[in-house]
Amino acid sequence: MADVTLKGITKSFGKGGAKRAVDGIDLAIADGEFVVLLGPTGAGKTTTLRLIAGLETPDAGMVSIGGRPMAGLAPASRDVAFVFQQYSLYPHLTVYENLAFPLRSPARRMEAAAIDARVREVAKMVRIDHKLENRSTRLSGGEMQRVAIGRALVRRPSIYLMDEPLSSLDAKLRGELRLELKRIQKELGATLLYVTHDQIEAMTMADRIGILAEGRLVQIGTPREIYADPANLHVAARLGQPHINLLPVGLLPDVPAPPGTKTIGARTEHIALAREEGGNARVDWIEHLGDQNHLHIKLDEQKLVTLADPDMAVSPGDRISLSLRNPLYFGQDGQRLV
Ligand SMILES: Nc1ncnc2c1ncn2[C@@H]1O[C@H](COP(=O)(O)OP(=O)(O)OP(=O)(O)O)[C@@H](O)[C@H]1O
Repeated sequence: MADVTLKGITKSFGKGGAKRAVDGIDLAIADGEFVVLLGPTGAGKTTTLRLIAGLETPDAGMVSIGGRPMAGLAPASRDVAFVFQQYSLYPHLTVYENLAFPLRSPARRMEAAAIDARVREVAKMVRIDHKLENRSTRLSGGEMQRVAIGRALVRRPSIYLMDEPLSSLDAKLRGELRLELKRIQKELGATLLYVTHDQIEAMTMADRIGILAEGRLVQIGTPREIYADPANLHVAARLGQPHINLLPVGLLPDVPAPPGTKTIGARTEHIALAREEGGNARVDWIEHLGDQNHLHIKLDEQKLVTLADPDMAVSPGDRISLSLRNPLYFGQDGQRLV
């Protein structure tokens, strides 16, 4: 595996480069690191992966892999393995043949016995070894995606690039594969750049999360740093369930907001509640999600959502007192004030 560096990578599309998809991204991924790029639709995540893979050419900036500049190198010469969102398997081939395919290129000159050993090893890793002789069309969606991931893993490239590989799966399977992928990455010591708009995937798998917005890398850090110490409103709003509450300064009179504060960000852990006749807020409704309950609160005309404390017995219409403990403060421009 290898480290990967992007320096000032920029890419535009459209007439006269009207649409800047990736805008001056600097990113250094260490050997063996799992980096997740998180961002909404159109943020430039896929384009960033494609630029590393050599499927797109940057307008400016450079990509290097293992210290080697990649400019002018075709995808096949870059030593990367790409897993796409949709399992792109060869339908007429068995699982075994699909897994063996990347190893059979004449340039590799790999012995048949070595190919066989590697295919079986990876099939075990992605838990598809019981279906090696099945046609790939005779598999469930989750199994197909395991094979697609396995087909990348049979190779030992410098970096694995994965573009929302779990997004087409149902929630349960996604949860399982998420854990497995993390386990496999650790086992292999693989360098992995993974793109998603699913915050849970980012939080659970990443060594570091990079937040992308409108082609820019807005912040990069450990999941904990990105969650607890967001650089701006955009980053704060990407993580946390329920979403962070964004309150106008002045809504609560005695919050020690620093000068210049425009918005206060309050997550569940920043909100203290108690049942109280004559309290400043009112329970609007309680949303039961099974594993957690969301408490919808109204404070004047402002709506807030927080996780309900299971020990706090409240019903819609109850008055409660609401105060904030060490919330996050943001200025006029949306940047965090500390
Ligand atoms: N080949 C292309 N031609 C024209 N515009 C493109 C092309 N590829 C990407 N774009 C535009 O560049 C921007 C970034 O696209 P990109 O696919 O990288 O976003 P993304 O973050 O991966 O989004 P998603 O989560 O929807 O996959 C979008 O506005 C997209 O429409």
